[in-house]
Amino acid sequence: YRYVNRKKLPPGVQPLPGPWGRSPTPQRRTRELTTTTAGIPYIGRVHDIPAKASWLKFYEWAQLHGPIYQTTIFGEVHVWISSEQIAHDLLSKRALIYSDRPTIPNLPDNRTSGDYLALLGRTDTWKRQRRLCGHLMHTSALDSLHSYPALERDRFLYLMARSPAHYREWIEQFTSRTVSRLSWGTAHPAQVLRHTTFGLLETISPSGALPNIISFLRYVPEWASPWKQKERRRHELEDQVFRANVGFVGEMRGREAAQPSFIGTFMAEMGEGEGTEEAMRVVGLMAIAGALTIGSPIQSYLLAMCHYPEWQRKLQEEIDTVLEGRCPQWEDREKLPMLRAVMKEVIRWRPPVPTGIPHAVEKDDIYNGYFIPAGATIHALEWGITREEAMYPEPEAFNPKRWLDPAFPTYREPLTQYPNLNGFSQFGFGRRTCQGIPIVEQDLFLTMGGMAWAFDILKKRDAAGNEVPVHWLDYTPLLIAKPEEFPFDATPRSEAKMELMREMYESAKAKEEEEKATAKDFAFPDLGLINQGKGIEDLVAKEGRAASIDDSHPVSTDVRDCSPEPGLSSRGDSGSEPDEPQSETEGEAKHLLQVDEKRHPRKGKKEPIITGQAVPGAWKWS
Ligand code: HEM
Repeated sequence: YRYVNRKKLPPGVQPLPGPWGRSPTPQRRTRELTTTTAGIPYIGRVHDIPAKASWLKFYEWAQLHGPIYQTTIFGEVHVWISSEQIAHDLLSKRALIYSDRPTIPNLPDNRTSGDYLALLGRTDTWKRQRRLCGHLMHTSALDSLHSYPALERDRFLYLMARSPAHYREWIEQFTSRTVSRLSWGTAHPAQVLRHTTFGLLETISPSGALPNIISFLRYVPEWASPWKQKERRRHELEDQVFRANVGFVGEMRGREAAQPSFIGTFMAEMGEGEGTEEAMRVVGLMAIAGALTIGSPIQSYLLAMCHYPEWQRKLQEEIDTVLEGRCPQWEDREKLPMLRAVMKEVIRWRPPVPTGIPHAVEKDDIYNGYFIPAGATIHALEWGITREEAMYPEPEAFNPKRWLDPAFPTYREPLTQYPNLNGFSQFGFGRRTCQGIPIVEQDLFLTMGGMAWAFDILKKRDAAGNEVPVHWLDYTPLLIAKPEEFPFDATPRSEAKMELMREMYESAKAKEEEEKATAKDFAFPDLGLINQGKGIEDLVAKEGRAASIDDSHPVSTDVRDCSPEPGLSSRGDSGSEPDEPQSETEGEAKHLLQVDEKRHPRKGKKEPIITGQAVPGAWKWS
């Protein structure tokens, strides 16, 4: 087979090297034979890929076969790139043919359905949605994201101070509440967003659902496919939530209490015409992206501070000296280069998307004499890219200095502006680069800066005074990787700071109470009830307990679990009091949703149709 294929290639062109493919030198061939097991025809080397930290294996192969190599898995060609230069050469410079997305076997209409911008193929729908996403992001970024990240950060710090052991819960609350506010002007839907979003992550991740590895399982009919059934139920719930949120924003339009949001900006410019259906999907995807990703670097920051206390001290020194005791605000960013360097280094040290989000190549291509076949899936292996010695000396060390000291190749001036996250390889390449960088930048600046201002993050000590060990590299296996739970202490740096945190929290809480009162006036559907509805059951996949989001009773260890814990609320962020008895039934929840459906008679229409009119100063539909 390989002989016949080789014959088809133009003279001088070779197939890419790779495990069980062509090894370029006899030495490498020998090394490969002694260090790895044999591949199986058609199936390839799938048995070599570990369920956890698969990126380490792909990186190991990169060291063996070079910065670009290919693997064949169940007959499909995957190309792995571990060099930023090569990723730019292909994904950016040849973007015309490298900007498609592969089909996800467990979500086979991902390229066409228009539901998830980031997973769409290179279609007109994708181009239109990407333009809209860019426009909404730009408008809000000019407004400093309406101060939502600062408001939520103030709430987050106090919760962390009171109960650092629940840090994962507080971080996920921070990211999902911030992006809920940005998307729909309210934190109300944050909890349900977390449920549906983490379900989607499982649906699309290679290690999340079997059909993503054994691709022919996608042809199993729904009645026999637990993966398809689960995804259908998750999608239905997500659909209901998005419609309810847009309905709420629609009702609030023009009222004094209406809060700014992405979807509100859309409606202000375009009205509530046909385009609203598609805008709902675009904004929904932005909310999904925000809820999924940003928690990863915030958790990795805590891990880094446990292992590198000297950098915590330096960061605290910068903040204390420059701000004279104040907690960092977004307006301080030019004055705090070390904080920006720590943010960037956390992302480099522990990439949130270590295997990258794959592109697909649409035509046969030749790169440096190597053949890349049309239809191949192209992975910019972010883990490998952040470990290039020439760019990042001693890549395994957490060293923010590489962004601040002219002796390092990554240094850039002026330090009032650099380092920043724009153009960073960890946000992708070419026409598909991440559109959420302004949100990431502000969320990370405020949370990491706030934590350095507020706490000493330290390893715990046992009764004998010995440090309790903290892992270095035990990360979750899905597409977006987060550190597995680890113990640490977050000690407030002074009584005065603790008191300030309490005041900041009270003021954020007071604002929220006002919002809740307004929302009640407009009969906002209680999305918290959906947590108990049928559709969510299958999202309760793994370990964990009740998902109360109540500030005063942190109980959740896993957002996918939504079964109410006796005596505790599971109504999510919907404004319930912690000890309020749960009397609502599933039927009542459905009733509330039906009310919402009446408000949105177009429910159920699958293919969005855009006929919006261009507005002066706004973006234009094509
Ligand atoms: C730490 C946080 C984040 C990281 C590391 C990250 C990383 C990425 C990566 C690697 C891609 C794929 C790029 C490519 O295919 O070359 C991507 C795409 C995308 N991201 Fe992010 N992202 C983050 C947060 C966000 C947020 C908060 C939003 C909210 C709007 C967002 C919106 C998007 C969108 C819309 C795309 C798809 C672009 C397209 O396919 O055309 N991301 N992101």
